[in-house]
Amino acid sequence: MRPSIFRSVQSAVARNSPRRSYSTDSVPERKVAVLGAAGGIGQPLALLMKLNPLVSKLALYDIAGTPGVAADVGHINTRSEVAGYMGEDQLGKALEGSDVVIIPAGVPRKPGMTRDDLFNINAGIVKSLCTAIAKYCPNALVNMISNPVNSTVPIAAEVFKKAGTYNEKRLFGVTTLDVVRAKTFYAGKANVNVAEVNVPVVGGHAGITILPLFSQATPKANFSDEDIKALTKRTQDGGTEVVEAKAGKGSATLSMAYAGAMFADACLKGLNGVPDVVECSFVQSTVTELPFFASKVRLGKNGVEEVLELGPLSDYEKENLESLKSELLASIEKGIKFANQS
Ligand SMILES: NC(=O)c1ccc[n+]([C@@H]2O[C@H](COP(=O)([O-])OP(=O)(O)OC[C@H]3O[C@@H](n4cnc5c(N)ncnc54)[C@H](O)[C@@H]3O)[C@@H](O)[C@H]2O)c1
Ligand SMILES: O=C(O)C[C@H](O)C(=O)O
Repeated sequence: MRPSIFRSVQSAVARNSPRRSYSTDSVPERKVAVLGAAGGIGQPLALLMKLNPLVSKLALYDIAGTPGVAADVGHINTRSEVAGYMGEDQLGKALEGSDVVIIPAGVPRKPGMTRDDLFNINAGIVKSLCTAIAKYCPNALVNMISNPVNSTVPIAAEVFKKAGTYNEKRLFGVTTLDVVRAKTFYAGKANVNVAEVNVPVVGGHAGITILPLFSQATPKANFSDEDIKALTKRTQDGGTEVVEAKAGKGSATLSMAYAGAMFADACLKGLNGVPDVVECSFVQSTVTELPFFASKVRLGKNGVEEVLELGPLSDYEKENLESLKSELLASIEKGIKFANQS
């Protein structure tokens, strides 16, 4: 869980002086598609993926606005070729040949809403996008950002099962922003260098289902129980903190683009055979009795190589783990039911 995107960005900038050609000799060709690329997350995510030297083709798809985003991002002198795709009839072309598909398509929260309040609109969007993924790039790693992640990932799984393309190693709910927040809040409180901080965050991606494991955080800090409770609550409410601060203008976009770019970078590194790439993600799991659960995952050439166990938990974390299960299971079941009914 290192901030490798910084190194990727730095090396992309360093490598792309005007005198260099665009080819990157020893790095495999990789196509990344962003669905929802003209949105609040999509645009900065497109920028960050354009800066990633592991990407050779970047497909930017949305129902509107992608020609402008693609023209803009496409002028940046980094490795990848950029193409914009707009409207459903161009979705297949956007997806064909993709190694990684990142999905930030859908509506964001306004103050007073829960992520589950987005279900009615976003479930249908995710379902139709995943139907196209099953048809045009069934082997791609799918990075699901659209909320409610606790339900949209199970929806995607059911769509892929119906299409006969499901492989649990290739479907990821992106929970990296919870890790990013936990690291930032922990480092601030402990007054340590944030670049050296690691905090696993497990469970799901909504309210109490977000369970940061501060007992496993490194470097170690001497926090009181009250401090740990406050850090846990702030991590769980991080999304709401941004929604309220944006006062009706959406939810986290810039920090999410950063987190999404970090996670996609980890997927690409895994595909390229880089060893020991470990990130937290919401995946099909047997770590608990729930069918999907976020925990540390080792990424590799097939996507998920190993779902890691939770490790030792404090009593407080054990209690929180038990409390989150019913809400998380209900969200998972809601997604499964939707996918199979509609
Ligand atoms: N996983 C996380 O940690 C996390 C963090 C932040 C936001 N989110 C979620 O990400 C989603 C997007 O947030 P945002 O702020 O970018 O919203 P936004 O409204 O700014 O952008 C969403 C984009 O999706 C596009 N879109 C809608 N229907 C589409 C379809 N059928 N195909 C392709 N594109 C489509 C829209 O045109 C728009 O450009 C929301 O559901 C939000 O809750 C998740
Ligand atoms: O909070 C939201 O609605 C967006 C996202 O899930 C977040 O954690 O920022």
